[in-house]
Amino acid sequence: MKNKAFLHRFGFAIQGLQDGWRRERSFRTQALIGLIVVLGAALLGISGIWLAVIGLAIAVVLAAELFNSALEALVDHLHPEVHPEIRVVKDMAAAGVLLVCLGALTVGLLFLAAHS
Ligand SMILES: Nc1ncnc2c1ncn2[C@@H]1O[C@H](COP(=O)(O)OP(=O)(O)OP(=O)(O)O)[C@@H](O)[C@H]1O
Repeated sequence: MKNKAFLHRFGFAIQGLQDGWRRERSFRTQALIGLIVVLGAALLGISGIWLAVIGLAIAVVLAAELFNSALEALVDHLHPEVHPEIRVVKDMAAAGVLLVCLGALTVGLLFLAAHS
C-alpha cells in the first residue's frame, strides 16, 4: 500500500472525506457551519487576508475533527472494551478539537470586532 501514485492517494483522501461525512455528525455540523461562514464572508465582500484566515481556521477545525474521528475509530476497533487509558486517549483528542474550535471562534470574534 506504500508509495502509490498521487492520484491514488488523492482518491484515498476523498474516500476519507466521504467516510467522515457519512459517519460523523460533528464533522457534518462543522462543515455546514464552515460553508455558511464562507458564503456569508463572500457575500459581505470581505478582504482577501480575512478570507484566507477564516478559510484556514475552518480547514484546521475540519482536519482536527477528522483526526479525532480516525483515532476514535482505530481505538474502538483495536480495543472496544472500557479502559482508563482509552479514556485518556479519547479525551486528549477531544481536547485538541476543542482548542482548535476556540481558536476558530477567536478568529470569528476578531473579525466581527474589526467590522462593526
Ligand atoms: N473504551 C473506553 N474506555 C474508557 N472511556 C471511554 C471509552 N470510550 C469512550 N470513553 C469515554 O467516553 C467519551 C466519549 O467517547 P465516544 O467514543 O462516544 O466519543 P464521542 O466524541 O462522543 O464520539 P462520537 O463522535 O462517536 O459521538 C470519551 O471521551 C471517553 O472519556
